[in-house]
Amino acid sequence: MEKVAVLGAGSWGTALAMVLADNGHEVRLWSHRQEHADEINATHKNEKYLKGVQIPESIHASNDLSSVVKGVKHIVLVVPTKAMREVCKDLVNVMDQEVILTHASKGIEPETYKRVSEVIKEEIPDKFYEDVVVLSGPSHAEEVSLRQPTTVTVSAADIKVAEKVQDLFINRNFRVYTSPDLTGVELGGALKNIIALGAGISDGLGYGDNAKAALITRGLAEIARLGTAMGANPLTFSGLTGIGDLIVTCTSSHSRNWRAGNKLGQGNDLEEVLEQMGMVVEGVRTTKAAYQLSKNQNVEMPITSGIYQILFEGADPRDVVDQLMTRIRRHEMEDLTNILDEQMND
Ligand SMILES: NC(=O)C1=CN([C@@H]2O[C@H](COP(=O)(O)OP(=O)(O)OC[C@H]3O[C@@H](n4cnc5c(N)ncnc54)[C@H](O)[C@@H]3O)[C@@H](O)[C@H]2O)C=CC1
Ligand SMILES: O=C(CO)COP(=O)(O)O
Repeated sequence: MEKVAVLGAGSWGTALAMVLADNGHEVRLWSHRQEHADEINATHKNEKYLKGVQIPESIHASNDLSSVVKGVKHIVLVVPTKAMREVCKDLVNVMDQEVILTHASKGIEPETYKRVSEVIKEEIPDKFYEDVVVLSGPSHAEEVSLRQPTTVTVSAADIKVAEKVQDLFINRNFRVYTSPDLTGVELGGALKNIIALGAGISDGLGYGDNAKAALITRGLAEIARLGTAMGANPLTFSGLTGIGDLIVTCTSSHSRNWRAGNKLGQGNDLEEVLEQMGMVVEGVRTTKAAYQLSKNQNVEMPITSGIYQILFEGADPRDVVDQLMTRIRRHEMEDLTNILDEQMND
């Protein structure tokens, strides 16, 4: 059994800590707020982020980063993407041993267009880690914390290290696969949040299942297009971290991205929606990053571009839908067949 530090005591950090505790590991859960750590230790609940869930008493929460990471073999980073750099900077100051660093966050930094593993590697010298691993896939914290069947994928540059993380997390409720495609796994998890915002907007406008299916499949096409241009394997997007996570996020009211989109579709203002949510809505900042990346990479992403216009340029969602529906007519598989042709000719 291992000593594991989970950094980030929101819904996902807490649910992952529970999986690890179920597997018999010694789990320390770090919250950046002292009163939050105290509440978890006193009540064995985390009511704001995981309502009604009983947290195993073996999980110890703390606000002291230094004591949380002391002597651990694994550190699991689960803070919102916008806090990742800052948390890594603090982490470097208290690390004195080599660990395996896993992150389970789903975003892209809008200022740098970096994936989360790239942010971590920039901030933490490599003498402190065996490798950086990502854990991603269709996994609502609410269901994981109820021990309902869930499947995820872990990926790292060194697949042997990914396998160690697979061993750490896997159990009969939480099945963990491995993948060698770090870029594809991270991009799938981050970019699906944009499409989930779109699915929420569509539902908020009163559109039906046909519109949602269109968003999921055409969303997948543009995610695969950008991902492949950035070096991912196109096949990764047909797996758990691609279509799998698109389905779970676009079709569920557990999703904060779907819920935020739904309120936007009903005519609410973005700032108000985010304030009422009180939880992270990664898709908003990732839309900014992906919109710019699509321009830099010269990749067409009409849905992302439409969501960008709604979020940041005040566009009316109905006009954006109209714009998407009246685009120049295309062959459905045009982009992917072009990419595959190019790869075969390389
Ligand atoms: N909730 C879910 O079902 C899943 C979430 N994720 C990803 O996990 C990441 C974390 O999300 P959740 O736990 O769901 O968010 P959450 O909104 O439930 O909780 C966020 C946590 O981060 C803390 N936090 C906020 N700012 C911070 C800072 N500057 N420094 C340190 N901690 C800070 C908050 O206090 C809170 O404990 C996101 O990237 C999300 O996309 C991935 C899979 C599933
Ligand atoms: O990533 C998730 C499920 O796989 C959770 O999505 P939300 O952040 O939209 O709640």
